[in-house]
Amino acid sequence: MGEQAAFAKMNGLGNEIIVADMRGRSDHIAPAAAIALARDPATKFDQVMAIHDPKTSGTDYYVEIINCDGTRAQACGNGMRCVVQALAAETGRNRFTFETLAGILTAAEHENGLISVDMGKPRFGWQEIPLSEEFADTRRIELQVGPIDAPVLHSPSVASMGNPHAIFWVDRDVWFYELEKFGPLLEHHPIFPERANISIAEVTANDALILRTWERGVGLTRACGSAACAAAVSAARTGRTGRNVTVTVPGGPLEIEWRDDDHVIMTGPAEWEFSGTFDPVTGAWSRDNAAAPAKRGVA
Ligand SMILES: N[C@H](CCC[C@H](N)C(=O)O)C(=O)O
Repeated sequence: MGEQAAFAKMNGLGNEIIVADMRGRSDHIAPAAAIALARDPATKFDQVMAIHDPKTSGTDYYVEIINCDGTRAQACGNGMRCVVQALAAETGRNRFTFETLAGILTAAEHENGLISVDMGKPRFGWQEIPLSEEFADTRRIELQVGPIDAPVLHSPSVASMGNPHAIFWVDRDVWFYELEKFGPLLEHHPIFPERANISIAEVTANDALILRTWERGVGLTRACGSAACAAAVSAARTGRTGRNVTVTVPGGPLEIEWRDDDHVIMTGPAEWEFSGTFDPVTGAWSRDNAAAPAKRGVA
């Protein structure tokens, strides 16, 4: 049994998030605890965002990201927005600097309640994705789904936001494709030695696209923030859109700006659902009666 830790069940456009307060502790959430929480319908999550004391001077917190299968991830855009909203309500601050496996990132909550996260610079080199074989041009790699002579999907763009993404471009409704069928096959394809998040994107305007994602370590989710970033920068670098794109995921819209300094800024909402305490060793948890924390504006 471990000493109880506070948590908040939240979501970012329907991406199910648990924000866990691990500050002031030397322990970490055990994979078994994460898997137990993921199995409970009430606390079922896509990612746990564990807030730890800072590791690096100049940062406020270290954030550990755990997928519902217990694997660690380098980036989680929707989860970071939930972390910002929770910390802003607790501290009254509206700007934060975090460290994650993907590096240092900054974030801010706006007066209207929306949250912007600087997701850092995208990586496009085949070894940075990573891919298991060399591709000189990662704007489209040789990978396809379905019959050789009539592939259902082919030639994805690949990019990393600290975590690996493959974006398949389609010219029709993204719901036409059986992502639940071939998402797992592609996630585990040998070309992705660290697996990958698999998305289907339909570009609808020079500043808009629609996205569905099968997430690495999770499966289908209603939103994937880092995939929205990866899709927006891939759309821009393949000439499909400009550098400011509204990415509409099943849970709603995210605004993505690929700045001239190469940083990718993602802006969107976060939503608190309930809070409680849990055991980081076993995953046993209990709900408390806390009310929704005051948050700025109306997103
Ligand atoms: N499943 C992802 C991590 C979470 C990504 C997503 N929830 C987001 O909002 O970016 C991975 O293993 O790379």
